Amino acid sequence: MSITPLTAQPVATEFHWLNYLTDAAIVHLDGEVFACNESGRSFLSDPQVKSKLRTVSDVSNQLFVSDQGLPWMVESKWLEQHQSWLTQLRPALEPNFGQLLLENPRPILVHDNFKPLFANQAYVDLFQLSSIKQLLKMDSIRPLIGEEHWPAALSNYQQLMSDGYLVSEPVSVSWSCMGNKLQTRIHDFVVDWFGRRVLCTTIHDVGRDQNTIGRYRDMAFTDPLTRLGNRRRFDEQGASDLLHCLNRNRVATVVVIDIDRFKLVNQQYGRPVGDLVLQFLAKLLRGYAGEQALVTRMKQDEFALFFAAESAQAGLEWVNHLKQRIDSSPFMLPSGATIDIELSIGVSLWSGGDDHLSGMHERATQALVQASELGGNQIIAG
Ligand SMILES: Nc1nc2c(ncn2[C@@H]2O[C@H](COP(=O)(O)OP(=O)(O)OP(=O)(O)O)[C@@H](O)[C@H]2O)c(=O)[nH]1
Repeated sequence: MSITPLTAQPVATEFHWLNYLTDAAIVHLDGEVFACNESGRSFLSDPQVKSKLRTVSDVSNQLFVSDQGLPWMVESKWLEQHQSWLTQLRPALEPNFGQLLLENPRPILVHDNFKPLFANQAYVDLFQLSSIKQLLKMDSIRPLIGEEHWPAALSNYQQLMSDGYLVSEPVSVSWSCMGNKLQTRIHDFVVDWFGRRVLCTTIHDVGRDQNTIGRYRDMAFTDPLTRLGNRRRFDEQGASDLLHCLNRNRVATVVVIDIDRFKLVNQQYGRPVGDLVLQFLAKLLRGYAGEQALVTRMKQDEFALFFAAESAQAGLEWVNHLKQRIDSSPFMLPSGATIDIELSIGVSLWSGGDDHLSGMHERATQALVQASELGGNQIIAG
């Protein structure tokens, strides 16, 4: 393959890299072509390509139909160092391209004055239509847009069509359609669709992305076995709860709990039963704490709670009652036999000054170790 210099200017020799591009490639400015690769050369006899090159004034991505009737994707980018445009053409009907559009995860619609001409499955799914065929039968997508958004959509359409091929404007809209609310970002651009100037709309379903992020965030902060928050939740939410608590002049209290001889439960009854015991205790803790305390599983058989007490004494009483509740709630095996859950508990109260959550957690853990070393089944306040 060789480069075809189209002017006598030496600049053409700088474009040897065009040979490495698999698409047809043309370098040009204001309709003047500097160079192209072998496959790009065949396009230059097509008057449509020439007129298209003259309209390039921004990064573009459009479809056009050549004089042989074949659709092509056109992409242009500004080459800073050469002060010229590089336009690449890729056959839109190359194997799998149509499939690619159809299966693109982002909803795509092509419409002529709101009469749908093409849509992919993602578009149909977004609007909960039964099929692409059903959509293409519609005279107008106006019902999908919704009456409150119709004036904006119409004026956007008119502006795009009058501003030419290369206008592309992201619009953030909240759609209400088929009874469900959609938070979407819309990207409209004009395309040449089999000889017609029409609009192509791609939709970014922002709401779905936010849901996904929310789901991952929940997973990152949740212990999968007990569904309690994990250590990350304790550190993050505990720190903000602590601030809130201090602002209200309450006594910040951290409680660290460890099941005594939990290893034996696993050994004696098997690990699945150990799991059930952890879930059982998690449920008891959550049930007792209600909205009053943050309850988390920190690791293994260790749990941590944070809450705001009216006073130091009230805080300690709250922990005492919690232990009594658990002492009187043995875990019951399917056989009817029971396992008594004994707990070692360490408590720390905010000590004033520059005390902080990790310091409180550290002191509560030391108190817990002490409780455990003294034989367990007791509360020590550090
Ligand atoms: N079933 C179950 N066991 C776990 C899980 N995570 C950790 N463990 C077990 O929990 C035990 C925790 O160890 P320790 O706290 O040292 O055991 P312990 O018998 O409670 O010791 P003391 O606290 O000193 O009474 C280990 O045997 C771990 O294998 C879990 O998700 N499920």
